Amino acid sequence: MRDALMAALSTVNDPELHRDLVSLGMIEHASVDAGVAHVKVNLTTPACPLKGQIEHDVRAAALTVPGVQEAVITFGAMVRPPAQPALPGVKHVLLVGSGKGGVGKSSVAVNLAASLAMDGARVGLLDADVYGPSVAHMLGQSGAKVTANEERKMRPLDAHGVRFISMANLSPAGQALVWRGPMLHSAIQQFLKDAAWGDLDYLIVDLPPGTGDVQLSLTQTIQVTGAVIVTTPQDVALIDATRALDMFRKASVPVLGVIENMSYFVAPDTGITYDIFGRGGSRKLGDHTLLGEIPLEVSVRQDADAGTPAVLAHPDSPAALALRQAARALAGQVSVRTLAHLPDQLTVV
Ligand SMILES: Nc1ncnc2c1ncn2[C@@H]1O[C@H](COP(=O)(O)OP(=O)(O)OP(=O)(O)O)[C@@H](O)[C@H]1O
Repeated sequence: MRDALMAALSTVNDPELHRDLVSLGMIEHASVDAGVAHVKVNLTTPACPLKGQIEHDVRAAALTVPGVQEAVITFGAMVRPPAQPALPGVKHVLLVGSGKGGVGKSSVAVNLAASLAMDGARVGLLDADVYGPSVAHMLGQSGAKVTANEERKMRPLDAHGVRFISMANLSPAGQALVWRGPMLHSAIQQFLKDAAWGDLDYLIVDLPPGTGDVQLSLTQTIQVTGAVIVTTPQDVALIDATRALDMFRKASVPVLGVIENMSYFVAPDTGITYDIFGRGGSRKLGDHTLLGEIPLEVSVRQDADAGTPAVLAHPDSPAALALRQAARALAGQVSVRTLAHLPDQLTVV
């Protein structure tokens, strides 16, 4: 009967990868016991955006097998590394960039990291916004100092399930950085290669705004899986976002999607929606996956200032829900990129 179950499961496609779960090697266990099918699906990311649909489709397929009256579906997850992992132990490096400053890039990066960690992924966050490092503050750790381990590697700090390093935890508070290109290049190299990141599924890098030395340095130093562009929907931000997109294209960094931040505002007293910056404007950037539209919400700013990402502090707020959805959509895009060039048949149980 197990063969019949596997045959039924081989008709179920992963909705994003457009390949069946059996040939993708995603069926970790399949058995039938006293009319009950037990199926364990090994997802390509714990933050799978389509888990609900996969569960529905697997159950429906299992119930078509003669003699199966019930189906118990369980899930595991393992983020598949690319052919060439970015750093030892680090599967995917994801850059978060913006053209213009102040569009909420750091807020989005922090919430993406916290969100992926909440879903069970191992996540690091590198604050490469060396001129205006805000990650440590947004994670409630501006006073913490990075120390070295016994191998003289930087030991990342830990907050809300995210391992992170920020320049703010290395330089005395309130001091401006006056580094030039080569020094920045070597600082970024050190953050990446001389830090004990450990095993990570995703290392998210909060880039400085714009298209300068740090961005170039990063794309030249390591093999990154892709980049996310954060923008607000108004034209002045979009003009700069176009430049950032062009920079990634020239550096051969795939753009995994766009996040439209401050997309709209819902007045808490009246419930009326205001498209302050012109919701949907990011579609003008062309044919890129829109990972999310994040509303402008007071709690996002308050939570950042209080040191707890909104996805944790106000998980049911519309902005937090949109950020969690965006993080899952991003994880989905990473899986699609990684598994796009699969051999015909992977390991099957
Ligand atoms: N969706 C949102 N709702 C309300 N406030 C937000 C939202 N997104 C960001 N903010 C606030 O806007 C300000 C700028 O955000 P943030 O520092 O994340 O932007 P940035 O693009 O990283 O800026 P910089 O270019 O300086 O690095 C912060 O005060 C932040 O709390």
